[in-house]
Parts: sequence; structure tokens; C-alpha cells
Amino acid sequence: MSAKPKLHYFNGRGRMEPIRWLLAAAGVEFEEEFIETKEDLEKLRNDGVLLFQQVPMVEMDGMRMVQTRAILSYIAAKYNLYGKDLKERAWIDMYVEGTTDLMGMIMYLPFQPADTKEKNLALIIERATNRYFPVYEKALKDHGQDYLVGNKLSWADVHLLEAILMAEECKPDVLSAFPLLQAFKGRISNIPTIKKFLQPGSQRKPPTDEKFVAVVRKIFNI
Ligand SMILES: N[C@@H](CCC(=O)N[C@@H](CS[C@H](CC=O)c1ccccc1)C(=O)NCC(=O)O)C(=O)O
Repeated sequence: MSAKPKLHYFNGRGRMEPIRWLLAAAGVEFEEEFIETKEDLEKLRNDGVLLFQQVPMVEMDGMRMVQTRAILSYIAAKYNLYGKDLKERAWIDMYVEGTTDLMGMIMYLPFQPADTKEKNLALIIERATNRYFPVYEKALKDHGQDYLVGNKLSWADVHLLEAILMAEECKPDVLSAFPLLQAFKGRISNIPTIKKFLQPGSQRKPPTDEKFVAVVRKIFNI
């Protein structure tokens, strides 16, 4: 039985949250080592365990993996969440890059100057409503299955659910024009491993708050 993956990051969502989601969806228990100070980060750097001096870093299968996408791809492939062939994997990659772009916009919002937040929030909602969610709504309609790719759960579904919930935190009725996405949200949220991760007390992190922003700012002098 291999050791549990150990996640090295701050005690907040940031770039690590999709990794927490994917491991949880795969039913993989993981440990977390929180970086709380500049010194914590410097220690990891001085220990030579951060390939590019950056986090997220995940200790897994004898590796100290860095680069979020590489970590996610490895987990998806290892736990059969990456399609049955090259074409399904390509579709999963396309869908994941779309939700990565949308979540990337949301992820940085709390770090932006107060006077630009309203404009950036409006842009997030505009992009979610007019660029990203229409694609997934149509994909579900055209595919006619419960999942985005093939007829089984993949990384793309887990990532889309995470993006839907983050977008709803920005605008609770953001799915009002997307009935298939509303049904998708209900279906995927009820998958036992995901349902467990959505319960209070799980390792899922809350929306990025000022406390997390302050920790990140202090560590990176930003
Ligand atoms: N390509 C890589 C990039 C990983 C990456 O940018 N890691 C950062 C911390 S996360 C960041 C903190 C503020 O910038 C944050 C925190 C919250 C929200 C968004 C980003 C880092 O280690 N910065 C130190 C440095 O670059 O010297 C990957 O996809 O994993």
C-alpha cells in the first residue's frame, strides 16, 4: 500500500485546490503540510525539493511533483480519469483548459486592487455566461450522456463542477440559463467520493478570504 500523497501549499485554495478535488474524487486520501511563513517556503527551497522553487508540490509515488498541470495529469491518468484513448484525452484536455482559464480569473480576483474588483468580477461573470458555460451546456446536449467525455467520470467533469461552484460563489444564479449544467451539477455532486468532499469538515478549502490573501502577500511580498 503506497504512502498517502502529501500536499505542500498554503492553507487555502490557490493553485492546489483542483489537486485536492481530483484526489478526493478518485477516493485517494491525502495529507497536507501547510506553508504558513516565508521561512516555511525557504526551508522547502533550501531542502532542494521544489524543482522551480515554487509550490504546489505533491509528494507522491516517490516523486516530489511540481507544476499544477503535470500533477493533475498524472493523477488523472493514474486513477483512470483521463479517457479511454487519445481523442477522449484531447477532449478532456480542452475542457480542462477552459475551466482552468475561468477558475484562473476567479482565483486572482481577491488579489486585485479594490478599485478593479468590480470590473473584474463583471468580466468573470460575462466570460462564464457567454464564453465558457455555453460550451459545456452544448457539450452535454450533443453528447447526450451523464458525463462530458465518453460515458464515465473524468477529470473534465470534476474540474467543471469545481468551476461551477466557484462561479456560483461569484454569482449565485450564474447557471440560470444552463439547465443541463444545473442537472450535471446535481449528478456529479452526488457521486459518493465527491459528495464526501463537499461535506463540511473535508479538506476542501473555503472561498479565498482576506486571511489567505494576507498570508500569500506576506510570503511573496506582493
Ligand atoms: N506553473 C506553476 C506556477 C506555480 C506558482 O506560481 N506558484 C506560486 C505560489 S501560488 C500563487 C502565490 C502568488 O503568486 C498563488 C496563490 C493564490 C492564487 C494564485 C496564485 C509560487 O510558488 N510563487 C513563488 C515564485 O514563483 O517564486 C504551477 O502551475 O504550479
